[in-house]
Amino acid sequence: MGADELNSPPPIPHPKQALRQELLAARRSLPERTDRSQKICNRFREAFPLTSSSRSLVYVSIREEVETISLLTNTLQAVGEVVVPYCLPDYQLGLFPLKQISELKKGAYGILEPDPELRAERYVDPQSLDLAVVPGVGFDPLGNRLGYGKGYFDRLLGRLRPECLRVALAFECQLVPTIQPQPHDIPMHYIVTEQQTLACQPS
Ligand SMILES: Nc1nc2c(c(=O)[nH]1)N(C=O)[C@@H](CNc1ccc(C(=O)N[C@@H](CCC(=O)O)C(=O)O)cc1)CN2
Ligand SMILES: Nc1ncnc2c1ncn2[C@@H]1O[C@H](COP(=O)(O)OP(=O)(O)OP(=O)(O)O)[C@@H](O)[C@H]1O
Repeated sequence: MGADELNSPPPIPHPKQALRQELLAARRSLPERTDRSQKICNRFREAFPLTSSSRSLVYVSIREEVETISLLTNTLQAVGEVVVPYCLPDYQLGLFPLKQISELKKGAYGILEPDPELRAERYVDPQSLDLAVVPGVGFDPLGNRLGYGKGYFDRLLGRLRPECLRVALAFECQLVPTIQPQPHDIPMHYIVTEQQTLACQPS
């Protein structure tokens, strides 16, 4: 061991960062994520039937997140449009009305995002959304959410109408007793897992 290591102990990670790593590891080692994702998407569709008069945002899943491809294709078939997010500078999210899955291309962080060439001609006002389906690394029963730590979704949630339903899709292993909310955090109304649909807000 060198003198530096003796004199300076390793930095203590921020509690949120430690929880994030723990939850990401739990999700990574979860078996049968595709089957579980299908269950979650089916449960979501039973609880929140789509109508052509409402506008929904659905995240496009990456890596070990609850997979949303079936939800995206089902919504496109039923309604003809589903709004998807894309990363902008300054950790903001742009919104795009997707009409076909083929309009997605690999973008920021390796996530499938709308083809940059199509973005300018189709704008979605966040205030026009009735439902937002969001991802996360962890959640508590009050609907507090822990993400990847860049604040993209926090910023978007703050721009939605308060009546827009905020629904998270998560594996059961992503639920923890408490996530300390920060002033900018906007809680989920519902969390759908492979076992339950949790109503989070006190009514
Ligand atoms: N599907 C999806 N789309 C999304 C988000 C998300 O969480 N999920 N975002 C929500 O904000 C935004 C993108 N934010 C991201 C922020 C950081 C990393 C990132 O640094 N990932 C780490 C690895 C994390 C892991 O182990 O899975 C990396 O790439 O090294 C990825 C996406 C917008 N779109
Ligand atoms: N509405 C907002 N306006 C300005 N800054 C914000 C807002 N929301 C979050 N931030 C900032 O973004 C950073 C990341 O926030 P936080 O740790 O809550 O992200 P997260 O919810 O884990 O991640 P994400 O939303 O990307 O999935 C923080 O520095 C926070 O101050």
